[in-house]
Parts: sequence; C-alpha cells; structure tokens
Amino acid sequence: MPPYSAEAGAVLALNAGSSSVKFAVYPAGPEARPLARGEVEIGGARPGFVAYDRDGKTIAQQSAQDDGDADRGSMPGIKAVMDWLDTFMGDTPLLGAGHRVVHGGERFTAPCVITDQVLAALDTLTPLAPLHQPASLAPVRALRDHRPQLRQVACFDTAFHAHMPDVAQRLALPRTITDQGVRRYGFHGLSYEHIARRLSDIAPALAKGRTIVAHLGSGASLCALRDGKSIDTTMGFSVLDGLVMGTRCGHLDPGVTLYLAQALGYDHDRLQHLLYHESGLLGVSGRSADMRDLLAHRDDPPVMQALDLYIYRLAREVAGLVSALDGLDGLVFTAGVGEHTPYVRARLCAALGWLGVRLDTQANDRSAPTISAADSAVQVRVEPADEEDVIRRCVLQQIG
Ligand SMILES: Nc1ncnc2c1ncn2[C@@H]1O[C@H](COP(=O)(O)OP(=O)(O)O)[C@@H](O)[C@H]1O
Ligand SMILES: CC(=O)OP(=O)(O)O
Ligand SMILES: [Mg+2]
Repeated sequence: MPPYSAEAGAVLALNAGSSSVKFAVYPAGPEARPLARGEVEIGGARPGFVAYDRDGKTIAQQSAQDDGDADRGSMPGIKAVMDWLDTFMGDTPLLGAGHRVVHGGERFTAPCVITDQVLAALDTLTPLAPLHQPASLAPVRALRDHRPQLRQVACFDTAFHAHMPDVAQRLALPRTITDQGVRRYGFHGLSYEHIARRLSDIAPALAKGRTIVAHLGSGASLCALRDGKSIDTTMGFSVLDGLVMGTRCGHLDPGVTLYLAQALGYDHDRLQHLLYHESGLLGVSGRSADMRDLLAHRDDPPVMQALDLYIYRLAREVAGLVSALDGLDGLVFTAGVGEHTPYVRARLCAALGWLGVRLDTQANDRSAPTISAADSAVQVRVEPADEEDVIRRCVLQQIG
C-alpha cells in the first residue's frame, strides 16, 4: 500500500517521448513528491517497464513478451503499467491522468480535459508531428480502453511557446501558407515550464533575467526565456528544426530535400525516415544516437566529427538566441544529455567563452546544480528535467 492517505486519491502523469514513456504517480494534494515513478521502454534492447519507489528502489520490473509487445501503437507497455498500478494503489482511487501531448496546434494553447471531440481534434494534428503525435495519443487511447471513466488531461509541448513574439513564430513564406498554421510552434514546452518554475524558486534573479535552457535529450532544443517566458526556441514548425539530435538532422537547407526528391528520387516516406531516424548523431557517426556510446568511441574519427558538429551547432544556436535576448544572464542544461554529460557542457561553455562564460570544472564533472565559476558573466546550471510535475499540476488544476 502506498504510504499516504488513501482517501485523498492519486493522479498519474504520463510523459511520452520519442524513445520512452516516463510515468509518475502522485498523491492528489499539494505534495509534489511522487509515490512512484518509472519508465516504459518502447522497442530498443529490452522493451518493458520499470518502476521505482520514493527512495529510488526498484519495486516493479517487467519485460514485454515476444508477441509484439514492443509495438508502440497498441501500447501494451501502458497496459502492463496500469495492471501494476491497480495492485500498487489498492483501494486508493485514481482521480485523473495527464499526458504530454507534443502538438496542440493553433487551437490548444492551454491544458484541457480530453473528450472524444478533443481526441479527434488532436488526431487531425498528426501531419504536423507525424511520429510524435501518434506516440502522444496512444497512451490516451490505451488508458481509455483500460479505464473508460478516468478523467484524462492533455498538456501541450507547444503551449509554452504560444505567446512568442510574431517574428519568432513567422516563417518567410507567403501569407496564404502561413495563414493555414504553417508557422514556428516550438516544442519541449513542459520541460521549459518546469525549469522556469524551478528558477523562480531557487534563483529568482535569474528567473527574471535572460536565460537559455538547453533541453538535450533524444530530441533537443533551446529556449530563450525572458522573465520566465519563451521568446524564441530552436525547434520550429516541426521537431526537426534547430539542433543536431540523436537521429534528427536539425536545421537543414530546404534545398537539400528538394534535391533529394528531384535528383535522387526520394519520396515522402523515405525523406521522412531519413530526416527523423537516420540523421543527426547517428547519421554522422555511423555508429549510434546515444551520447554514452559516442563518448566511449571518441577515437573513431566519424564519431568525433559527429560530436564536433553537435557542439558547433549548439554554440551557433545559442548565439542566435543571445541576439534575440539582447544578452545572456543564465544557461541551464537539462534532459538526458544535458544532465549527465560534463563533456558536452564543458565544450559548449568553452565555445561560449566570448560571452564571458567560465566553467567550474570540478562542479561540472560532478554535475553540481551550479557549474559556472565565481567570475563567470553567465550563471550556468544543471537541472533535472521534470515534465511529469508540470503534468501533475495541470491534472490537479483541471480536475480540482
Ligand atoms: N548518463 C548519461 N550519460 C550520457 N548521456 C546520457 C546519459 N543518460 C542519458 N543520456 C543521453 O540522453 C538521451 C535520452 O535523454 P532523455 O531526456 O531521456 O530523452 P527522451 O526524453 O527524449 O527520451 C540518451 O539518448 C542518451 O544519449
Ligand atoms: C518534441 C521532441 O522532440 O520530443 P522528444 O525529445 O521526446 O523526441
Ligand atoms: Mg524527454
């Protein structure tokens, strides 16, 4: 039985990303500490799920069977989590579940309860995020099948950027096109919202200032925060823009896609696969999309080229956002690579030396909360990503 007042009930937060679904169960009250959290691996070497208690102890571990459980579309992983949750919760009612939904389009700029109509509207956004949107909505459907009465809430990755200035949203295309929603949206908004809130708690001066947050995971983007609000970000119309990512290309001259289509006969599906799954660190290194693997093979020249390009493009994009912000007070690293890779942080900070960024090498090596030196003109921090907490707050607000 969970160690809290059972009558109060609990809420579930599901964060479907490109390589996993993270989940957390919380007491339905002001307490932000999850009762349990875990991760569903989709595909990969060991599909299945694992859950941890409040102290990080493994309390459930289950491998998917060999009968197609790795298929994300049918979300058997979620079913396994729900079965486990039924036991874990005992008589405690589950009051609601919240989901990270990658695309809210022009219509959904705030969290909302998912009705049949909302779900149908979110389905129509799939062409805007062809791989992520179905992955976001699959857990919604799986939960609806498992618990038809459960209230579900959608929390949008795009919403945090909905009020960026017009120049940051606009593409230099004819208005007949941009009027149809072809514009820059930005993503990873739940992660940025969490960091903005954290900064207001732990570094209020920085929270009011000009800060760039580097969300470096499988997908990667930067967000320029002024007074805690997004004023620009590196992902745009799609999750392909901006930084070099694990398997995505980042910023790419559109002429390349025209050339591939015309001269090399690439059709839509082949182009999509190339840009989403075969490019980025994987494409350049020819070895892996995983930063840990790449760091272990730095003596391999294509691996080093991939790392060099990753850092170079990060530094260029940071410089672009410094211009948008008219300067820089803070730089915050978050998500898998951002939190766990001193090498990437050290190289990026070295490339930003011209801005007065100075690193405390020892603090960086142990991924301390503050990794800039005392004489640095920019405060550099490391903060764990916690999209689940943002989802928790949205659920409590919507069902409260
Ligand atoms: N300890 C680590 N050292 C280096 N890289 C790591 C470490 N842990 C995770 N990563 C990197 O983080 C990536 C996943 O980040 P994460 O934020 O969990 O991604 P997502 O939420 O997009 O699935 C992995 O591909 C891996 O490259
Ligand atoms: C928006 C996006 O790229 O998400 P992820 O990092 O989970 O792939
Ligand atoms: Mg993520």
